[in-house]
Amino acid sequence: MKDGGRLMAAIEIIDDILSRRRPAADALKDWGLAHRFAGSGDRAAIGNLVFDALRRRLSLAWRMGDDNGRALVLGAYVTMWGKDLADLDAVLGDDRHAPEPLGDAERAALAGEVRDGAPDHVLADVPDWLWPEFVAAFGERAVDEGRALADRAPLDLRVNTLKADREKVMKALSRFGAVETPLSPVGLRIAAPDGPKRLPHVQSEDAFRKGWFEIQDEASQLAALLAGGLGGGQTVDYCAGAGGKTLALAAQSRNAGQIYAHDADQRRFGDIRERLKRAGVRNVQLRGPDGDTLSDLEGRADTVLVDAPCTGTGTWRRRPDAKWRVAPGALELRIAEQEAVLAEAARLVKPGGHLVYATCSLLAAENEGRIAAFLDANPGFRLAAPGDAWLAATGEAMPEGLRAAVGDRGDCARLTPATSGTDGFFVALMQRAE
Ligand SMILES: C[S@@+](CC[C@H](N)C(=O)[O-])C[C@H]1O[C@@H](n2cnc3c(N)ncnc32)[C@H](O)[C@@H]1O
Repeated sequence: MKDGGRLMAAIEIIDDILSRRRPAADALKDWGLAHRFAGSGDRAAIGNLVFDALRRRLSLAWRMGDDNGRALVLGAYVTMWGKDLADLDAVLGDDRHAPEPLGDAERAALAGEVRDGAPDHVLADVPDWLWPEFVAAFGERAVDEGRALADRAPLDLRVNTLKADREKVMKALSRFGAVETPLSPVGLRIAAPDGPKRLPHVQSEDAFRKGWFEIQDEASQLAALLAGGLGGGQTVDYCAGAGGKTLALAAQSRNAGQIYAHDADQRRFGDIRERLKRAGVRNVQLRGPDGDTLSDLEGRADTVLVDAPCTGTGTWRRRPDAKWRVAPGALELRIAEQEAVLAEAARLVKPGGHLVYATCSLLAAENEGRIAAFLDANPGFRLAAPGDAWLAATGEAMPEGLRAAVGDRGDCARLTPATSGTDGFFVALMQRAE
């Protein structure tokens, strides 16, 4: 396909997503099934156009004076893909599958800057109902944080130190330009490609099949390292899902001690067994309401990690359609779940043991707000300094970027795309009194 046909496809897919409030992945899949002739390069380019247009939906709509697929996709092509009006005219004129040529108003909008007077949430590409939460979390930096969340994310990998080291994996992935992550000592990063290019499918590499690495954002790696650094023989990953953190904790433990992977919904375990096997993990037991519960661990666990259900606002770089699908009301629901899960998990912590609370949200209501409420209701717990856990985990002082994420207050780590180059993530370590 030429770019004209790709633009047309992206426009149709965006209109489908917006009119039916569908997940982008579903709309892209349906398009792919109905257009089997499209090659993998076409699919990647169309997917990138769709996601880029959604990343900057509000600012593109403001610039173009319209919020439909055509406005968003043409806007993204010119402002995000390094194209100019001459390129676009050529593409639109060159192909009978291309969208209609530009009208005068479109041409003027594409040639100029974003129109004056755009509200901050539009400049930040954040839904208006969530904007007060962003301002509460970031104050004057709120627009910059929103903008960074609208960028493409790199692909981060965690080296599985049970089977490999960073040098070995970096060498195996050298043709993708993998480099060391700045904060995680076990991380590698492949930069986000631009325009139509896509990230490599690293799961089809031999090194992946041999269990040398997992895909995991650097912020999640840091959270697991901090939790693992708290030590002790019995660790519970209370909201384990498909085991991203469980695998990281197991690698750090070098298969010593016992790790319990638990989830309220055991379907969320997904392919966790296969992942554990591939990674060479031998010290994880799966627990949940359908089988063995954690009742034998009440008051006995050394460390309990709560990777809580949340709005996922910190992951919008990877799921730009999610930011327009998260509904008002979702925040209250997540907060109620977070309160419940913290209360359940806290019961497992032994005297002197630790409770770690983590979210991939940027909203203070899901982070500092939850910790403050929990500590109020549970005076037997207090915040613990991340620096000690990091030292125990890595043998080194926290790197500058992580110190900055912990900030002057020195209590919780707050990572964001704008300040840490990671997904948005929050981690609080708490210790139960002896
Ligand atoms: C953010 S996800 C976990 C991601 C996972 N830790 C990882 O690193 O891949 C949150 C998980 O919490 C689970 N969950 C929600 N409420 C829970 C509860 N009350 N008890 C245990 N798990 C719960 C959800 O089913 C979901 O799998």
